[in-house]
Amino acid sequence: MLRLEHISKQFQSRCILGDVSLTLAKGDLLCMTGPSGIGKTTLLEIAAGIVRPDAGNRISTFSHMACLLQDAPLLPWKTALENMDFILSARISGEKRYKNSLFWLEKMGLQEAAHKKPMEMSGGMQRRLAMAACFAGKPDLLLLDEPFAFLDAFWQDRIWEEIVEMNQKNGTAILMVSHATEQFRDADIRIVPLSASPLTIDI
Ligand SMILES: Nc1ncnc2c1ncn2[C@@H]1O[C@H](COP(=O)(O)OP(=O)(O)OP(=O)(O)O)[C@@H](O)[C@H]1O
Repeated sequence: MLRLEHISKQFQSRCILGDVSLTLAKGDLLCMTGPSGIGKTTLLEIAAGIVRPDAGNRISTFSHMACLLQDAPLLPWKTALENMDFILSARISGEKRYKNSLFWLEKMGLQEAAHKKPMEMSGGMQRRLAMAACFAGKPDLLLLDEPFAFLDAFWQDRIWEEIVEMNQKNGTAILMVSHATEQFRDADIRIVPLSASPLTIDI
């Protein structure tokens, strides 16, 4: 369970989050939408624990979180395979990690790019590499900021299938920010439109 309680946040005296609470349980799939600048990314980063709120509490009982931010945090001096290896090193040991990395690189259509560095890859390929690292670690909490950005229609569909499978088969709780709500057809997803500024909402 992830619980944000009465979160507030301001930047340079401008209040972005007024009073926001949010609960995400195992198996939940929730997407926040809303206009640019409303505070979606800020809220996601507070949910991830990487931005500190001015007030309020973050409580998480999940044991392994994976997070895709807008800028994929890849190490530029390492290849795709080495990036996977590095990101997964805290989770999976030795030979298993290597096999798992190759499996997910292939799933994300990156087998030919395994030995390329991020700067030799397109924006969409970098994004798929970051997604591969998220999926491969089998998180119980997955936070995704615009997971379909930089992807063509084929890869948007493939990433969406993986998100749904991870949620339905593994019970991974998923909190995402996306404008691409047409992607969600037939899925059991809760879409939360955010509109009022500063945000005051209990999700
Ligand atoms: N570190 C920061 N310092 C100063 N202002 C910030 C910072 N981070 C975010 N902001 C401001 O907070 C507001 C909300 O930003 P945020 O990125 O959360 O919005 P968003 O809804 O995710 O927008 P978008 O859909 O364009 O990504 C914006 O006005 C932004 O300029």
